[in-house]
Amino acid sequence: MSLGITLPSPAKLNLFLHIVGRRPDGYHELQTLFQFLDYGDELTFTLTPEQPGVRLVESVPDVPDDDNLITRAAKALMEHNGEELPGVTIAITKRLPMGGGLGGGSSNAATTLLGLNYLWNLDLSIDQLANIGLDLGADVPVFVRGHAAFGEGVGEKLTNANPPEDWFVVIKPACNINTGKIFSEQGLTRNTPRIKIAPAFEGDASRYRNDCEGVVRELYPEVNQSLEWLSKFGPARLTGTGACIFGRFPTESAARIIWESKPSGVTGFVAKGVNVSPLHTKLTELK
Ligand SMILES: C[C@](O)(CO)[C@H](O)COP(=O)(O)OP(=O)(O)OC[C@H]1O[C@@H](n2ccc(N)nc2=O)[C@H](O)[C@@H]1O
Ligand SMILES: Nc1ncnc2c1ncn2[C@@H]1O[C@H](COP(=O)(O)OP(=O)(O)OP(=O)(O)O)[C@@H](O)[C@H]1O
Repeated sequence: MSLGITLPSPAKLNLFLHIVGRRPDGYHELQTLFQFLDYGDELTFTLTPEQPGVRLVESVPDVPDDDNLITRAAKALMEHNGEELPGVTIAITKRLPMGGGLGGGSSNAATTLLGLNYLWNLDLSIDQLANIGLDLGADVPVFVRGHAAFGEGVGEKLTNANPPEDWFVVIKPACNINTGKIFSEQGLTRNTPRIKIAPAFEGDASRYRNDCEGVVRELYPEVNQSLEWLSKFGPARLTGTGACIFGRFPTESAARIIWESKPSGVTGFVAKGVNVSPLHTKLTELK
């Protein structure tokens, strides 16, 4: 039995995000296109058969360990299993900004579900893991399934998609945005007509928009400024409820040229869009 494993926990982009309605429980119904980036956090799981329970090597700033989505995912798996499982220590290399709209916490939860399913030999199906994941957050199922997808409902009804695997300049404006705050804004567009897209969407997502962008630009001048700068070079969009924004380029060199020309003080990264999650690519190599 393997005692340790290091796995990627990639970012996602919402290539577009439409809000098409509201459920009776107040949650917003979305239509969105998810794609992964070949950039993200990394988690290392080490089984500790002599020491039961789940431990994090280091805490994530401002997140109590018991609230951390990594701990919650590991405990959800233990509960689902019912029987005692070996203890585990989990180390996190955090690269994704929190509250960035890149889904870092949700991705960490999905990597934990798949990583521990593998290490603990639980043999749970992807459907079972996606169901456990949905209780942890609306973005967890797409990370569990590991394929770029058109998402509906709150993002849990997923249809595989194949948008072009472009290069992205991702900028993190100097503000953190709380998802709940944006969804509770009065001025938010909530009635975008539903679109029908071809199965396995392969087209250009930039003809669609992110409905959160208007209120986020108004509330956060830093995001507005970054969008103004990046959109000089092509379509630029917000991901999720922000704060990160992205611009799409056909090649790495085109993306890097723009990245190098960024105004001083701007932070972010360049990464490739990928339709198969790096987590799944790594797990396939291990099998
Ligand atoms: C914006 C996205 O990242 C797009 O992929 C996701 O929809 C975010 O979904 P999530 O991770 O479940 O978001 P959370 O941070 O847990 O949501 C915080 C709060 O935002 C509101 N919320 C969230 C998602 C949604 N579809 N409708 C909502 O109204 C709810 O009040 C929720 O309590
Ligand atoms: N392992 C974790 N990594 C990051 N955030 C976590 C983690 N566990 C819990 N959280 C909490 O989840 C919140 C959202 O974090 P996350 O990085 O997923 O934001 P996000 O990129 O804006 O996500 P989304 O795209 O879903 O809105 C954080 O502010 C933090 O309080």
